[in-house]
Amino acid sequence: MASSSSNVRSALLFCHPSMEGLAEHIAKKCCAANSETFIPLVTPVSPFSFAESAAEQRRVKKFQQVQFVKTIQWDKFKDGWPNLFIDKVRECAGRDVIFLGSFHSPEVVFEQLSIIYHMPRYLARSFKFILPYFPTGTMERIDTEGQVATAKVLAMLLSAIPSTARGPAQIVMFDIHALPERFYFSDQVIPRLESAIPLLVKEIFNMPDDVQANLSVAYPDEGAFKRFNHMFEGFPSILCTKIRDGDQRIVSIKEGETFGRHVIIIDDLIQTGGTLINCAKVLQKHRALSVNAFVTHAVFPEHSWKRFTEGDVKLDTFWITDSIPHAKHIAQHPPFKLLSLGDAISETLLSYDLKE
Ligand SMILES: O=P(O)(O)OC[C@H]1O[C@H](OP(=O)(O)OP(=O)(O)O)[C@H](O)[C@@H]1O
Repeated sequence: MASSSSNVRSALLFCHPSMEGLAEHIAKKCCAANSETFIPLVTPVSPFSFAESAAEQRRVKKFQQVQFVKTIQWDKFKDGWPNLFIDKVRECAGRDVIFLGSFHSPEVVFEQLSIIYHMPRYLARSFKFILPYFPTGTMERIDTEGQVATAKVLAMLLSAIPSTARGPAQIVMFDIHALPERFYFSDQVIPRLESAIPLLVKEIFNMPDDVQANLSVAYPDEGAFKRFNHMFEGFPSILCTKIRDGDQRIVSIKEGETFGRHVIIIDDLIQTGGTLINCAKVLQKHRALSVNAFVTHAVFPEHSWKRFTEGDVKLDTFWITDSIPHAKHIAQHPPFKLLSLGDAISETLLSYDLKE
């Protein structure tokens, strides 16, 4: 017989200061679910599997609380190197410990590695590192001898997270650029690859029937098609090809109907915006009824998001997630709309707990 939540020790959720808003969201969501509640048993991967899993939801009793704690002091020495202190670190002993991080710039990586290498050593029962955006993801392959696959280097650094009493640390990442990157990690850790696509699917289900009936999903290149096409089975697809020529991205339609269709372009991430802008332009030229976009990771270096608010191309809606902290600010400007990963992460945490 399970004990009541009052005598179960909660999981501790720490975070990098840049992720505090998201951490609060996750803790609230997990606590709200911490009673008899419905949660999907399977992370949905397509509109249809989502519908199925929603139908298959069953009543489960939750015993796990997630407590958001802000006890890390993130100071710096005068030379710029981190001066870190985890207050009451002994409370990690015997607890499930979660750290929500963000590697949105190289300057914040070392301080977070220092924390996540330490936490398991303080006798955490289990350790999960939630890293929504795996930043070096597009530098994962070598075309020419001499290129450095920095995705591999970052995976090696993360693979050094120590194990806990319950086994290897888990690293939770969303929409990694290429699935083979999971094999860049050593067996010392368990990479868990999640997707933000179910958040978009929920949006689609809330659209008017006439829009849903005329909806097509466009992929700006073969990479996006391979990664996401199976998640949108049942929707007509438009496959584009992309040629990179220096700073130029030349996008053309390879197959699929555009005339009179409401189109959502899907990609894992956006940097300069060149891929998406050229894809949107070609769809508009081929008389799509409306053109929208979704990317999980709104990287947008050098304020390149302004290309979508100041006229390079006009999209109806551009959904982004908060995998990168500045997305919350960007989403205040139409056509951007934020789909927070908070719900997806809390569901992920709760379903892990069910399986443990
Ligand atoms: O906003 P941009 O500057 O255009 O960059 C974003 C694009 O870069 C990445 O793909 P990549 O070109 O590496 O191709 P791949 O998906 O085939 O690996 C990513 O998947 C986007 O499509």
